[in-house]
Amino acid sequence: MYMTIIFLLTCSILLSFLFLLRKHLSNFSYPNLPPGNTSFPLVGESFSFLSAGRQGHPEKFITDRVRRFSSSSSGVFKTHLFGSPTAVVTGASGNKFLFTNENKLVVSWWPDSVNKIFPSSTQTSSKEEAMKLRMLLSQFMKPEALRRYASVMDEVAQRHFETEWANQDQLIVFPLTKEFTFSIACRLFLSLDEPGRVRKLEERFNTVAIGIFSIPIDLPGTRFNRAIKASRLLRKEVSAIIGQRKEEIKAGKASAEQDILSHMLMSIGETKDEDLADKIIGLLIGGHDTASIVCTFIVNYLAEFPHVYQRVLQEQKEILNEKKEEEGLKWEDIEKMRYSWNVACEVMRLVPPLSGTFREAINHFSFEGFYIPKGWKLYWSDIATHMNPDYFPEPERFDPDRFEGSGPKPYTYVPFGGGPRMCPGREFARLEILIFIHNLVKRFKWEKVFPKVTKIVVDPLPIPSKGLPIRFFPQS
Ligand code: HEM
Repeated sequence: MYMTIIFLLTCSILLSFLFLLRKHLSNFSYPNLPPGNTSFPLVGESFSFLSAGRQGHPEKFITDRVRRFSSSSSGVFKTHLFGSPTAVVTGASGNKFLFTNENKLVVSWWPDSVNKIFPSSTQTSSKEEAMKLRMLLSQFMKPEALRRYASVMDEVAQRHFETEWANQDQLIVFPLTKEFTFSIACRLFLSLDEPGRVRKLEERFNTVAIGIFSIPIDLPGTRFNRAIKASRLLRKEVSAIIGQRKEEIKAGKASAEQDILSHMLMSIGETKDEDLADKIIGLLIGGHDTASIVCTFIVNYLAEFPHVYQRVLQEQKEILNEKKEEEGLKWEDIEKMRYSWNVACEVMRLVPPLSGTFREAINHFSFEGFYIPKGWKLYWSDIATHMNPDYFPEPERFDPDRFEGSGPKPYTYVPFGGGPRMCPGREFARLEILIFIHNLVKRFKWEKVFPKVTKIVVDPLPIPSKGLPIRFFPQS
């Protein structure tokens, strides 16, 4: 009896493996595919891809293979990532090809882990849903709206630095920049301002964010499992906020300009609270994690390069000197922060918050003479482009002056992506990053506790090892 069970079990494992192997090989049976590795069924090269990021060099996964398989420093190669056959396209020509063929040859695609954590993202990644969301966001990100946010963000920044940074001589930067950008997002997206409630929400968000790009194994104790559980609680909490806001709108106690949530509720028509909650959660994650990474690495590079810090300080002091005491920042001040923005751009070149994203081929097509089958995934990488010496000589060197004058060539500098899916929150991000820099340098000087070059772990977003501890001193 036992022998029969063991025999049947072995047969079914073998058959499943053979089935997977056949499917895997058939994915790669087309003629004239790009060169590259296909590796094992299911996992493919996912572990090498993730491990390059965890070692702090996500671009190495790409540059090593381009060197091996391609005759030029930009090129295309095939691989197998997160369960799908994938073509990785690199360089300015690859970026241009994908960004200009959105919805014609390719559409946005997210790995299974994202769809399992946010079930409604299978709809939100569709062309129509993405367009709807972009339309809503474009209203919220209009120049006149951004003008209003400048003073709100400045108010949040002043409170943040007074309560979290002042009166200490040492702290860890990364959790604090997250708290700063999350407070701004809660205030402007949901009108949520109560510190205790914001902090509780942030904890759940962090658990979800860590699991989003993990290997999708739903077993107790895995990051993925924790993220699914946290996302359910989060959906409940955000749905409750939505329910309460609906009541306020009915009673005439909320306006469309108040925040993103009211704006969405008043313009989107009938939608399930849970779907809307997923959209808001997605925005809160995308809208605060990315900017907090930029703020963190600005602190890091300003500590490493005192002459850059001095130029930033000088620019910000000139703005301060034109102000009356206690007068906050205005939009016009932001426009004067040219050098500070060059610093932020150079930080995003070296440490882009999203190292790259995926597309799916909706048709068969050819790229650089190679065949890309319908259904294959495509991956573009900003970090690999930013580290290409053809576009940025001595790419490892930190030099904000690269952004002087007309700046980098088209499609070579792409921290916000490009084409129809280009980040709609980029101006919002610019505003909060510059307001962060202003409030930081006008108050403090600082040095790193570990002065060596900071090790970066990309998992899935880049974070400094140990969270970047610094010692700091009040500005004289
Ligand atoms: C420094 C900060 C930021 C960076 C580096 C960044 C980067 C990106 C990138 C690279 C994409 C394109 C993904 C793709 O092509 O597949 C993207 C999309 C997106 N970003 Fe951002 N982002 C930032 C801040 C924000 C903020 C503050 C918001 C919201 C207020 C936001 C909302 C979005 C949304 C909704 C999309 C999806 C657009 C679509 O699919 O059509 N981002 N972001």
